[in-house]
Amino acid sequence: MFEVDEQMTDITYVDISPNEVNNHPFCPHGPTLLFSRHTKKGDRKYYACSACRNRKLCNFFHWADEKYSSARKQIWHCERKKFIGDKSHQELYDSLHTLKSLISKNQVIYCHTCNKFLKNGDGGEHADHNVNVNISLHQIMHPTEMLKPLECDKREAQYLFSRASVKALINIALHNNINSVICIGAPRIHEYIKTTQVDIRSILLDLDKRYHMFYGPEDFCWFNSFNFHFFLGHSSEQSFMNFLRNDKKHLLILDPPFGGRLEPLAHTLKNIQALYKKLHPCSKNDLPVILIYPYFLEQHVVTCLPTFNMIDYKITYDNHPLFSQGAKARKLGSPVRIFTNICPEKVILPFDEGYKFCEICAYWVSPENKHCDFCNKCTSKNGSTYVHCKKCQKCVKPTWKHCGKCKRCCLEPHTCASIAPSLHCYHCGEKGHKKEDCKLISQDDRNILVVNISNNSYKRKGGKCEADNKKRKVGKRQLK
Ligand SMILES: C[S@@+](CC[C@H](N)C(=O)[O-])C[C@H]1O[C@@H](n2cnc3c(N)ncnc32)[C@H](O)[C@@H]1O
Ligand SMILES: [Zn+2]
Ligand SMILES: [Zn+2]
Ligand SMILES: [Zn+2]
Ligand SMILES: [Zn+2]
Ligand SMILES: [Zn+2]
Ligand SMILES: [Zn+2]
Repeated sequence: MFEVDEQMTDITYVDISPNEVNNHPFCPHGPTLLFSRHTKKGDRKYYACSACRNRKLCNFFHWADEKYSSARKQIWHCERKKFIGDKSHQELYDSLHTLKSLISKNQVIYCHTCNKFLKNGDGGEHADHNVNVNISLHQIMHPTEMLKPLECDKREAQYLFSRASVKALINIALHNNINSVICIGAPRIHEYIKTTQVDIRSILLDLDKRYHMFYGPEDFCWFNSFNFHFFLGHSSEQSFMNFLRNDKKHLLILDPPFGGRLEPLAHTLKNIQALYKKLHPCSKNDLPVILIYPYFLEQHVVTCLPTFNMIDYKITYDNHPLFSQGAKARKLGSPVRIFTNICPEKVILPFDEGYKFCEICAYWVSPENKHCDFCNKCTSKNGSTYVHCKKCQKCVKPTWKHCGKCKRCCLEPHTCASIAPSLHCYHCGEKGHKKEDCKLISQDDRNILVVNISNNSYKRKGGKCEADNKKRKVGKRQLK
């Protein structure tokens, strides 16, 4: 069992080659990831779950320098079997579709407590459960409207795109003649494609196993994007391969929980790119990918995915007050952006929302983004109009002022500090501060993000999680 060590100072993810992960011990969520714990006594590596960022949700833990006994292996093998269950994808799909004729007679119930469809009259043992009666055809066609979103930031972090963002993403796809979309952690995009006349095929890959009931084996794979793991094994992986093999113009859309590490997701994207190249040896280009991520992690994204550019579009969500447009919303609009390997010129943004094409930069930008003649580009990143500092020779946020003593622009109010050259920022790449103090992350966004010590990861503030409510030995650290 993992014991929290008071000496613990920091934990980092240990990057390994994409295929090596399959040699790691398995938890119910597939191969575990390797982390390193830095203590005053030195570094020590361990394996932990890739999908759950809280040990209350999956408590797999194993020191890498200790023997992984066959007894432990057997215990986790049994845990995994229990987690996967004994029903096939087809059986789960049929559990809803055999009831279809009863839907028009208003005789179908859904139990959210048991995640099960039932016939009227079979609800006895679910009397105290959270149930919906009179399930309609519209509801079963729109599972993201019917199911309760799993908002646990330490696992699914299910935040659903607003209608405007779904449309913006679909329009980008259509403009690029895409007719086949791989939705990883993007159930709303999948649902939109499946329920509208749009001429696009779609497959959903997601950690949420409830989708087995709504989509058949050709349309949904129960999948962990942090370790490229198909829970139902070979047959499920083959469905995905068959989808990718098709001679269509594919696009991959990925909206992961920001609480997870980006490096393993980048490995998953590399695995898929390799499969794509193998299945389409004549294709000169990479598989087009859209990754949804916050603007202030841009440096980190382009380090992990060097062919990606950040696009100005502000992604909004229905069930996340900070990332939407309501009263509680961030003043400068959502900090969540599109990152893509599609040529920025071809990523058209909705002009009815004020987005415009900058003729000089030759890409679409947001309404407040003004072209800077000194930098010769549209420089705004965070949703405000940047101003040019001639001394720094770059554009900065309007809340920053140039400090003659520090010889750089700093967020006001500012106290001059001697720069510690040994410190290095993981986000902006500059010396003198750590990522926790990076000024590229505004106060607003620092309030949104909380560093989770357990996996040295980030989370969206506001997500409910059973494990969050319980008293934790490891405290949360607010970004200063
Ligand atoms: C931030 S939400 C994105 C939903 C998207 N905005 C939409 O409306 O379609 C994250 C999604 O990724 C899924 N997810 C979370 N962890 C995952 C994992 N390890 N592997 C695959 N999917 C995961 C969640 O179930 C959820 O659907
Ligand atoms: Zn796990
Ligand atoms: Zn029930
Ligand atoms: Zn410009
Ligand atoms: Zn400038
Ligand atoms: Zn300056
Ligand atoms: Zn100063």
